[in-house]
Amino acid sequence: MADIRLEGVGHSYDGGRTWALKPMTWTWRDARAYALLGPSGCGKTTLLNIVSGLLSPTVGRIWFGDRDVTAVPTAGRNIAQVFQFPVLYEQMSVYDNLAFPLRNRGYPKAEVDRRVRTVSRLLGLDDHLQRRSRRLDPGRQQIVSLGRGLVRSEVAAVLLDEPLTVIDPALKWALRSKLKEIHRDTGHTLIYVTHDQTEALTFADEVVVLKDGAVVQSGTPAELFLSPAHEFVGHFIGSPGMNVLPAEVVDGTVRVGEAVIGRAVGELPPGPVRVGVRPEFVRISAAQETPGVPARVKGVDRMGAYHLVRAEVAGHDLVAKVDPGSPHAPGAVEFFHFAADGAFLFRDEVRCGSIAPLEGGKGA
Ligand SMILES: Nc1ncnc2c1ncn2[C@@H]1O[C@H](COP(=O)(O)OP(=O)(O)OP(=O)(O)O)[C@@H](O)[C@H]1O
Repeated sequence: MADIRLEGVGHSYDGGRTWALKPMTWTWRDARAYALLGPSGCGKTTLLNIVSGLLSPTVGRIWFGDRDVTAVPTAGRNIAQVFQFPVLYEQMSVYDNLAFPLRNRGYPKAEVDRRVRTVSRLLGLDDHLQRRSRRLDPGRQQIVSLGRGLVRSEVAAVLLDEPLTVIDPALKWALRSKLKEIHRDTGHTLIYVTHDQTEALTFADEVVVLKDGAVVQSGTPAELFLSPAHEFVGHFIGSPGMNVLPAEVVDGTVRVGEAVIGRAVGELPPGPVRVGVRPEFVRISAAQETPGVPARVKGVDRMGAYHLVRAEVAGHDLVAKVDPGSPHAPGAVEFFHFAADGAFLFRDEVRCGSIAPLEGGKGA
């Protein structure tokens, strides 16, 4: 279809005193699968409702391709929406529910049948097509709602607001991959709202992370994991999230306490910074090596495939993800080394630089 572009779009529910969505300029690219990820109250639903036309933004304009739809109501935007809970005609059969959006728009009968059967097969609804929707359990009713959202081919976008909330966890995995399959088949632009990182990372081509009504970073799941641009992304994505330690830039080097852990990369004036490093990029040695941060081991969580070593540096927690079987005793002081390409510097929560190995020094 076309890109969906937000131009300076923002929304306030209280006459401009606070912004639920801060004015933003943003493009949803055609045929891409997006996850809109963020904690409760960060503005996900507000943003989705602005795209669908359920909400008129306080400021800004919305474009579908070169058509300005800012004043166009939902019905005129050609959007399919799937909500958290089933929205169905309960008296109708599953088949008729799936067919409804197509018949409503005058699709030929054979095309209606073909599309209904394709979606039904992909979502595992074939055995239920003739049943009345109200006779289905809520989880299956939601799958039918999902099918209704996905059955049309020529929509401007499919907007999904936490669509798998009522679905059994075991089924969620299967449905996510079905969604991907349907996306590949139809080439819809999908915007999938969730506060669940696993859901976002396994589903989307691109994850858009929202915090306090603003996008803090967007990128592929790998980009968000390997190269967080904001401390929040480091915390919110990853399990456990990124470690953050206070540090200091002194004469072009980065110091955590007394330990010099590398050279500061970036146009960085001296002064306080925070070092962010994911547990996956922390290595532990028992003996002093340079550069290494001495930390007291507090405990070891055995997670099966890996262990999490929890330690403390000057009152701050530091976690390393290590191979099972590595010996780390609570109470011992060990040396924690940060991989240069996995550690970043932050000021005011925003990434401001990275860390390079010291000349002649060992990497992590
Ligand atoms: N109709 C409304 N009137 C007043 N404030 C609202 C309204 N809807 C949302 N808000 C406020 O706007 C902010 C963003 O809410 P929104 O529902 O968009 O967030 P969300 O990220 O979708 O949250 P959740 O995951 O809990 O649904 C919140 O502070 C919320 O309390």
